[in-house]
Amino acid sequence: MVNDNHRQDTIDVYIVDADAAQRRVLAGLIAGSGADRYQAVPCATSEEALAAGCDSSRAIMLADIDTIGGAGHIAKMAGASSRVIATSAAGSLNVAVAAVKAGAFDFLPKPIGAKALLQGLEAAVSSWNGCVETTASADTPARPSRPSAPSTTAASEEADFAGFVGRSPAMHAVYEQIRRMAPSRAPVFITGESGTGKEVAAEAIHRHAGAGDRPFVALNCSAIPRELMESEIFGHVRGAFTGASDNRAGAAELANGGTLFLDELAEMDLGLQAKLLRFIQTGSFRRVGGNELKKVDVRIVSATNRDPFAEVEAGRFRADLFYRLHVLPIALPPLRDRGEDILPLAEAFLRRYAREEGRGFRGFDGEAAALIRLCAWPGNVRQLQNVVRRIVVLHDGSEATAAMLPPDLTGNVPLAPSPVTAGLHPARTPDAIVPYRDQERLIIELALAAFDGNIPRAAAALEISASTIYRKRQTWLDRLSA
Ligand SMILES: Nc1ncnc2c1ncn2[C@@H]1O[C@H](COP(=O)(O)OP(=O)(O)OP(=O)(O)O)[C@@H](O)[C@H]1O
Repeated sequence: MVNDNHRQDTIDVYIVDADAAQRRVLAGLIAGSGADRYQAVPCATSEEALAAGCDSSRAIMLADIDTIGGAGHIAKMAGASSRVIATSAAGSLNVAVAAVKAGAFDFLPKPIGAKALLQGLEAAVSSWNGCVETTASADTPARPSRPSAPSTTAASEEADFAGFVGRSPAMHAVYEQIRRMAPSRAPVFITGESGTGKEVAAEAIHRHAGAGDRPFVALNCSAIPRELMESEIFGHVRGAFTGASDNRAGAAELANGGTLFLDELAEMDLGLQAKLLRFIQTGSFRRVGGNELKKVDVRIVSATNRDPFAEVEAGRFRADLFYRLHVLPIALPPLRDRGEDILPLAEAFLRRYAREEGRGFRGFDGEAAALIRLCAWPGNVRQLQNVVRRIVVLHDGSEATAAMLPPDLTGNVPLAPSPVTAGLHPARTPDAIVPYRDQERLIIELALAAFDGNIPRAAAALEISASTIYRKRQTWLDRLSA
């Protein structure tokens, strides 16, 4: 084994590349890097590298993806604590993401420069050393920007899974992903529209990792002014800037041993994204204005409600940071795509807030339930939660009724398109006659469309009562679900 004859701190760097010229160049870069702890071990094939001990502990492998047979072979090349830095001449984001997903510690596009190579090797070494507690005291502890625990999730005692209410197949798939991803230390990247439960998911990962008693620190990168963000993440020392009257630990330090949740990450300043990348690669950072290098061990969970690929494309989200974080992706579906969860969520919120506010609500009446189910909920679970809270605060009774729903909501309930609304025209032959109830629905829907969904105004124009429209809608809904 190559390791046997080395000084204890010599690190073997296995260059696995079918191209002899590449092997020579990379070995030359390592030899000329000035960092004499690295020892190049050129190998033309995976088999040669494995026979030489590339999977032994504290070994680093620079593995050309084509030479090893594709990203799918990375895991088999890596030992429990060796590090694989994947390389490829196809330096596209997709290749990089696939490599990191498959277990690569890092990805370097070819041609590889001396600086990038050395940084990659140093990051790999730091990752071995990075799992130590910070030695400095937290001094004045920073307050996480959002409370870490207990969860603010609705009716957690009624939850179907770790704070989530919802039994739709889409959410079951999410629960399964969380269960599988939680035990790993790899970064999780959560996408989903605003209010879909990304923070609930981040907390669920934390809890399922068995880290419930360790810190969960959430940082909303869009809510903190740009100039304060670095200090929020890394902390600061006294006098670092005007107003820094104390030493203060940042979120990274507070999360040591637990989970750091970076919400709305794509909105972070590009300069700070570079610092964050370094922190994620090495586990180490300096407080703003400080010299001391601190090391922490945190699980990173990030989230964005934007399309991260589009953000990368537009240059607002650093590609290298993205593929470092986008290792275990979870996509939370919008509420409109999991219709069967809407009412159970609304009912859970109703019971919870009724308890909190001392009201007698036990459920929704038929009309209210139908309207709630039909709404598109563009603000997702958060919007639903707010609507129910408003009902409970402003009203009382045993059943919440349609009249208690905010007018802007009832006015904008988009009905599922009726099969008869398209292409309906006056019947002139017996075959073309459309059932009366369908014609009635068309008349009401057209009136609603004319008044932008305002039910009282549509009802007034049709000279019927608003409750007739509500009742009709319930009938259509019942027919849809029959
Ligand atoms: N499935 C769910 N069950 C119960 N409560 C939920 C569920 N999804 C979200 N919530 C609640 O809805 C609110 C919004 O959720 P959360 O903050 O996790 O959304 P988000 O996707 O992170 O939103 P944003 O992108 O705006 O930060 C929270 O109060 C959360 O507890």
